[in-house]
Amino acid sequence: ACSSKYVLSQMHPMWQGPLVVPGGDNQSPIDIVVRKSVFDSELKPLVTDYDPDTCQQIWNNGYSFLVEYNDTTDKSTLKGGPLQDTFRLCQFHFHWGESNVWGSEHTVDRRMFPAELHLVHWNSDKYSLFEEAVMEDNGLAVIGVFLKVGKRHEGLQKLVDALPAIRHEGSVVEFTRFDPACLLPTNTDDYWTYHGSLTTPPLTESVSWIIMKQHIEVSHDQLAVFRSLLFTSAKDDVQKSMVNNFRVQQPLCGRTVRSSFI
Ligand SMILES: CC#CCNS(=O)(=O)c1cc(S(N)(=O)=O)ccc1C(=O)O
Ligand SMILES: [Zn+2]
Repeated sequence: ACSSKYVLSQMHPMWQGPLVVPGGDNQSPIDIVVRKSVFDSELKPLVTDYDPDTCQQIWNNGYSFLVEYNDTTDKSTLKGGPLQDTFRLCQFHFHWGESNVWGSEHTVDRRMFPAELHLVHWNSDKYSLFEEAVMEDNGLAVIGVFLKVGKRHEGLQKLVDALPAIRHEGSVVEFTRFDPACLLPTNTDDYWTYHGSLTTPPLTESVSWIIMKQHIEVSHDQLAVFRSLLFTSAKDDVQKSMVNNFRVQQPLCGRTVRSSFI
């Protein structure tokens, strides 16, 4: 085996970034230790109300692919759950591995999933722009959904079919009339919630995380198309496949993970 100094980092440069933000004790992602989570009967069911007409584009930002929504009005919103305010959907994206063994950012009793969906929302009762909310306490709410390999996900296929057009970093294509509710599990009443951060720069501790207990299933072939994306742009002479775009897990630092179910 070659010595460590010759092992090229397979990680994308982004992941050589700060592993733990200096002074950050509310960082994400974390391992959810089920037996240490605390049932909170005050937690309400999630209320999502997404308008597919607000779906605008899909693009490769060099670390994941994002489906972006028009968030200039309260047409696609998240309420309820642990939240006191109305949050607007601005985008969703995924994290995945090079194999089906790992890829999710959060884990449940150390169990890794091959991928994880994040639906990013910002508090439109308190702030007027996403960029403001990102920097503030209680500014963002992100729903996390674990993906497992199994049967083909019909709703996901429209998105999978758009990926070859955005293989390289920086590519964008129009993407309309996609209802992200089709990516939620049938049961959205059971979730864990905790206060954490973005898992990419600026890593701000502005996120109410809502992690679904029930996963969704996608086929092996659908997930393989995620891995056909590239971190690199068309002009780069070395192409790097977009895999393992998850952040290392962060210390809980005494935080409590609450559950909406017993
Ligand atoms: C300023 C700023 C910012 C962060 N943007 S994001 O919240 O959409 C986001 C959030 C997350 S995550 N994994 O924290 O939900 C990942 C990636 C992104 C992104 O821009 O690409
Ligand atoms: Zn994410």
